[in-house]
Amino acid sequence: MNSSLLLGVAIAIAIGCASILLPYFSDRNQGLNEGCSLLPHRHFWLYSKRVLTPGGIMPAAVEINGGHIVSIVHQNKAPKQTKGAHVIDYGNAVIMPGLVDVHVHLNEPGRVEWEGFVTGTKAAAAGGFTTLIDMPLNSVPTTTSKEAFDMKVDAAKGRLFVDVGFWGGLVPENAFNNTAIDELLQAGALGLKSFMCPSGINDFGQTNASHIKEALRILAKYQRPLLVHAEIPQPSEDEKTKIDISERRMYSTYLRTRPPSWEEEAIKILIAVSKDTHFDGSKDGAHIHIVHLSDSSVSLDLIKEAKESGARLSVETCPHYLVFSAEEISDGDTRFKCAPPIRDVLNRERLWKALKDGHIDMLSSDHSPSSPELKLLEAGDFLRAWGGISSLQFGLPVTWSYGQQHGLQLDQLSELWSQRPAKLAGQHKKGNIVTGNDADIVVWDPENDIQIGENYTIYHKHPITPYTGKHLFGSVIATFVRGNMVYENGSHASTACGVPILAI
Ligand SMILES: NC(=O)NC(NC(N)=O)C(=O)[O-]
Ligand SMILES: [Zn+2]
Ligand SMILES: [Zn+2]
Repeated sequence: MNSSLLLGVAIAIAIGCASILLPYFSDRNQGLNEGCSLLPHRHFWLYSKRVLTPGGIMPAAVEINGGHIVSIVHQNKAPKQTKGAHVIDYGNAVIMPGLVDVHVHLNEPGRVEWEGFVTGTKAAAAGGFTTLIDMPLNSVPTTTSKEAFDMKVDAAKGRLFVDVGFWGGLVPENAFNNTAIDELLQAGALGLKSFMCPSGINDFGQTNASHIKEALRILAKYQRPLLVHAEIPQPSEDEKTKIDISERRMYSTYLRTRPPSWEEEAIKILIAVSKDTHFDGSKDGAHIHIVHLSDSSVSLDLIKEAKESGARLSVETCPHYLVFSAEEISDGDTRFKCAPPIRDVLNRERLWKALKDGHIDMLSSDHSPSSPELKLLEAGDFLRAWGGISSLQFGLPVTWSYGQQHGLQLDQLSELWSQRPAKLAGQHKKGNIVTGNDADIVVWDPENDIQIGENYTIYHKHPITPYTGKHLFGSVIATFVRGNMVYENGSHASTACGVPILAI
């Protein structure tokens, strides 16, 4: 046989083999985007003895096809593996809706040396988060116009390991420009965010009641929320005197310069503004969401009262206010600096009670890292260090470990981390394990203990965090985003297939 004949025979055999194998592979991988998932299937079952559904925790098999949950079957044994259906039996691990974090500073474009879409969303996936909503500040430009919004969405494409939506920014420059706000919301911002005190970022100025009222008029029309950093600086003695470095290193100094009255004052104004937001006869009015509540005294009472009298308000708090207390923060340890500040033990315990009693609606990380230099760790200067705590990856084990000590149940935890945040962000196909929803799921072992330290891989850009050394319960086994296994036991999918979430 000459060589060209040999080649012809070889090609014919290869084509024959391919035509036999192709139907098998194409059926098995239908709709599968190579690299998006660590699992080579789009149709599969997840089984465990503890699946958290709206009906409670039960042994069940969750069927996933094409990125959606297509059935949930309550059964005591894992389904049989067949040729057509791949089954993963997770035994006694918990299968729960993926966590939704409505308050994350990913800082891209412009400040990727602080964090970025790739590192932030890898940390999220490793922590069981399937959706993040990014804050409009710390990126350059800040997300306060349609152009800046489009730039952010472009920068995110192909760099997300989980799905990410975006809040737009409300600042004095756009507050009275209805067209600009309209454009920002039409571009896909899920709502707006503003500060009532200096934000630490020059081109993200603070808003007052008039700016906020004006924005609420437009937000009511779109039925999207306004998120507010609720602190208003109050006159203090400190302004008149120069505080020297030895005092600036003391946590008590920082605490004194940012008392609960800052939160109280802002919350009073927000409640007053929220009283009449039924503009042009709109039925539902506007929704104000107070971010990172720290003060569990008067501020919380004001919120409770306003909600009871029908105000459309919601409020979040963050793990650091629930775990740490002012008493344990060493002087100079600026890893703990955030605004509003972490207050005393009594304040912390009241926050837990409010969380359990349903007066605080949800949890968020307020993951706001910076480059290590800006934390001024050597000088330990609390007044000049960057305010923001890095924590995104630890939210689940932290709130579960400390929540258990406070009698928080798994279903409550899921409401606080998944159902309510998804609703705030208008994501009705996320936050619940129900038929028809996106298959956004975390599989984790609540009994397994971990220690944030050397043997624990942190995926945030910088490992600096006050959680170092914490001994916690709860390890993430696998995270699925729209049916893609994006994380499993220390490995991420090779391709970033999370999508930017745009409001429609
Ligand atoms: N520019 C920020 O990221 N600020 C953040 N900083 C905190 N919380 O200390 C915030 O959300 O206010
Ligand atoms: Zn804030
Ligand atoms: Zn923040």
